[in-house]
This record gives sequence, C-alpha cells and structure tokens, in this order.
Amino acid sequence: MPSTPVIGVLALQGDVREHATALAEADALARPVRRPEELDELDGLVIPGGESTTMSKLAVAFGLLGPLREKVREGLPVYGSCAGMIMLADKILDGRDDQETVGGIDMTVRRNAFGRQNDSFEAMLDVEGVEGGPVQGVFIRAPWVESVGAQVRVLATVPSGPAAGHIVAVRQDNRLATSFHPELTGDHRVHAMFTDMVRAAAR
Ligand SMILES: NC(=O)CC[C@H](N)C(=O)O
Repeated sequence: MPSTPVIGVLALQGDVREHATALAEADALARPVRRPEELDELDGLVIPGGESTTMSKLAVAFGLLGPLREKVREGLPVYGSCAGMIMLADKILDGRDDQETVGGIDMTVRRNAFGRQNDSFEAMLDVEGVEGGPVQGVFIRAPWVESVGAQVRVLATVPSGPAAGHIVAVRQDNRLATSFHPELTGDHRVHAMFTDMVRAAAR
C-alpha cells in the first residue's frame, strides 16, 4: 500500500464532506462510496453521522448492506461516528423495527440515548489513544453504548453531568466508533488515530 491510505466515506446520507475534509487533513485520500464495487479499492472506510434509519434503508436499496457486512467481517478497518456508530453495532435499542446494521462491534447501542434535555451538547472527553489533551465531543441526537462484549475496548465515557459514565467511544480490533462528531470540530486527532489504524492493518 502507498503511504497515503485510501479511505472511503459511505456517501448514502449524512455528513460525508466533513469526514472527507478531516481525513484529508489526517493524510488520507478520501473517496465517496455509493456502489459495492467501490468497496474493493479501499484501505479503510468511514460511516458518517446522519440518520441511521435512512442510511440503513439506502444501504439495502443500493445493494450495499451485504457487501459492507462482508468487508467488515474480512477485516476492512472501519470508523463510524454517531449514526455510523449505530451502523457498526451488533445490536441496537430504540431502532426502527426494520432497521438493519452492518455490525462488527460486539456492543449494544441505544439510539437517541441522551434524551430531550441533552438532545445536543458538548463535553470535553479524554479519549484513549488520542494524545495532546481532551477532545471536544459534539453530541447531536447521539447514541450511547449500553453494553460491550469482552473483545471491545472502551476508549471514552462522558465525564460528568446527567449522562456521566456512559460509553461514547469504543474499539474492537480495527473497528472504531464514537457517539460524537470529531469531523465537526476542526480537530483531526480522532481521524489521525483511525488513519494510523488503517496503516497498521495494511502492514
Ligand atoms: N448525529 C447523528 O448521527 C444522529 C444519529 C441519529 N439520531 C440516528 O439515530 O441515526
């Protein structure tokens, strides 16, 4: 693999452009992905924030759900933020009845978990693996991780307030997920961590 990894951004719905910008600043080559064959050219994949029910529907309609599951099972490094986290969950709570996920992380994720009071909020988070101080966590109708399996490493929890202690960043092998949106803050350290994971997987 060339030293600049090619990282796809699932471009069915959501904040695709913001992830592409963050990836470019983290020294990756970002590519929108809408068709199954485009998955074959990637070193890694980002599933953006947006609306997981819509993303799920479109993934089925575009014939992408099966190929996405297969790629993740085969070990393609993947990072999901917010709706993307929901897409990577093996189990979801408060989803729509017909909502499908790609899965790959042994966790149960609750959609819109923070409730009305905390519909959108920000918190400074210590994220394991991210050096140089806390990360600004932007939460927008965000999920949290209700429980994780033994293979899953918890990277961050909410530090204080009514939702204190809830899990908001996890990693299992080369699969990463955050409840929050680092692509919206101009701080690309989480994307740089993912780009490093992609490089390490390709070695
Ligand atoms: N900002 C987001 O990605 C919100 C996620 C959205 N609430 C969902 O269920 O998919």
